Amino acid sequence: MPRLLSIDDDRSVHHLVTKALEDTGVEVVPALTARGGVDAIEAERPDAVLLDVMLPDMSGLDAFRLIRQIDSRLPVIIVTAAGSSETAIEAMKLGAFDYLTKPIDVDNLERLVGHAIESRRLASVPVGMADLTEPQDRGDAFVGRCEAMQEVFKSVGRVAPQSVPVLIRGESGTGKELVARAIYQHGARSEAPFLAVNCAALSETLLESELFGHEKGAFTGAESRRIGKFEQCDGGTIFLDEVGDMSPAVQSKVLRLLQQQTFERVGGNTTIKSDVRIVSATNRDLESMCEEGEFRNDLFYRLNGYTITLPPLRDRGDDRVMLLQHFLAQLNKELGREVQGVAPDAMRRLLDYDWPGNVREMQSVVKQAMLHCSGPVLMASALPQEVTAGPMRPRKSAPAAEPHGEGDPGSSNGHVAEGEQAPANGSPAANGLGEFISSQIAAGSGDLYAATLAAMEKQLLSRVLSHTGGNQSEASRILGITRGSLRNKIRSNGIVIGPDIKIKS
Ligand SMILES: Nc1ncnc2c1ncn2[C@@H]1O[C@H](COP(=O)(O)OP(=O)(O)OP(=O)(O)O)[C@@H](O)[C@H]1O
Repeated sequence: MPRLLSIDDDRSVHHLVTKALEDTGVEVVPALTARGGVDAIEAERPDAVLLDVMLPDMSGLDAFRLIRQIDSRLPVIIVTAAGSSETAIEAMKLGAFDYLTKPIDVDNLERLVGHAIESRRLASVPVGMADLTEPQDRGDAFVGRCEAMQEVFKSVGRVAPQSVPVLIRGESGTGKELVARAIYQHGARSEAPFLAVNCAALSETLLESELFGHEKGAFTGAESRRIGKFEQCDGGTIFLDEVGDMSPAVQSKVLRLLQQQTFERVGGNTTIKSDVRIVSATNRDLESMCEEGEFRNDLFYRLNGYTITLPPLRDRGDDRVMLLQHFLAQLNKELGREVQGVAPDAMRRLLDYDWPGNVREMQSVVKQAMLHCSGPVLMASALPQEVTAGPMRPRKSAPAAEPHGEGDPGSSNGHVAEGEQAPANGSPAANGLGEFISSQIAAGSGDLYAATLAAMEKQLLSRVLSHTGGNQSEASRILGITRGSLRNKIRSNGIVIGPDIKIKS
């Protein structure tokens, strides 16, 4: 269970933080003094720290410096009284993770603590590049024995110690984030911070401010100065995910940072220097984007100091069997199950399937199937419809899980004709939510909350995208989420838009 150390001399704050996080699975460890907090870091090994700047025995900045000496990668969220953000800003410049003002807004607290713990995981959970079939006791196994994956591992080893920018390419769900973490962990900057930013998840203004920070009043809502990730991460590594989704303005600023290591905060004119290694990833065709004028050529060459390309899962031969075994073992542990293997018929279907959502989709398919099967062998009847839907579907070279542009009818990839096999697993789309829940309970689900939310999300996205004829702008408007976030959800749910804009989920 992730642990948050809360350092504050006010007991009511510990109470509030504990209450606010009680449903998130985060354990809160309280400390009433800076000294007590520093001792608790050694003893409790927390994943993140909430640090009040007004402590009885030490100034907030001194406490922060001490924490940095013990563990320079521990994410520290600074808590200040409203209107006294100067210390927080100083701490941010020194590398604090973020800051909150009192009275603490619990939604903000939950969001920031979640980000901090995820950031800790990205930077600290070791990525073991191996051909293991057993889940690792510690860290995330990066499974791969085929030639293309061995090349990937060699490339990581070769490029990690150098400080050059690396561009990681590959379809959605192929393991680009794992590669980024492995590069960081094996690199010369592994003691400095690693921060990840998903460029598709934020609007243009928010992304610019997230990366470069802003001055007070720079735009509506900019109530105080904010330190951006590039300033915070001086000396460290930044992972720019979905880098093809940056606006032209952000592209120019990132280019200048790469060329001169300098930038200005949004709305500011002080030039700031920062030495950051950039590792970026994309599943988009940046060359075509450059030709179309959507992505700067000069930035493309700068980011692309070294390229690592992950093969799609369908091209990984026997690695697919190894990954299936890996996920079975991992999920047996997670779900407390003892599924021993896969029935031949199910294996044939799993190997015939073309995995548009790649490894992430396989992980999710194995999980769904395990929730639907009760015996020790995974049967074909437990597999989701997309896997059992029949012969291999036509492939395309572009990322298969990526729907076509707005209003574009899309390719035939993934389309399932009317009258094809009914869902084998009682998906909510086919049977209604009530039946889905009942069937999951009957199947002995130990993960019903997550499974139901995931299933509902799939159905929601499918319905709305069907309604808009595949138009993502319109769909994101109806859903009230950003286009980048919708695109991510489409990918992570393995949704493919068929020729007549039917959505198969
Ligand atoms: N070779 C592998 N061995 C074990 N697990 C893997 C492997 N590749 C990917 N995974 C797992 O699959 C999931 C997706 O991987 P990851 O997030 O790195 O993909 P991605 O290419 O960054 O996806 P996206 O483009 O959607 O951001 C993660 O849970 C990751 O741990």
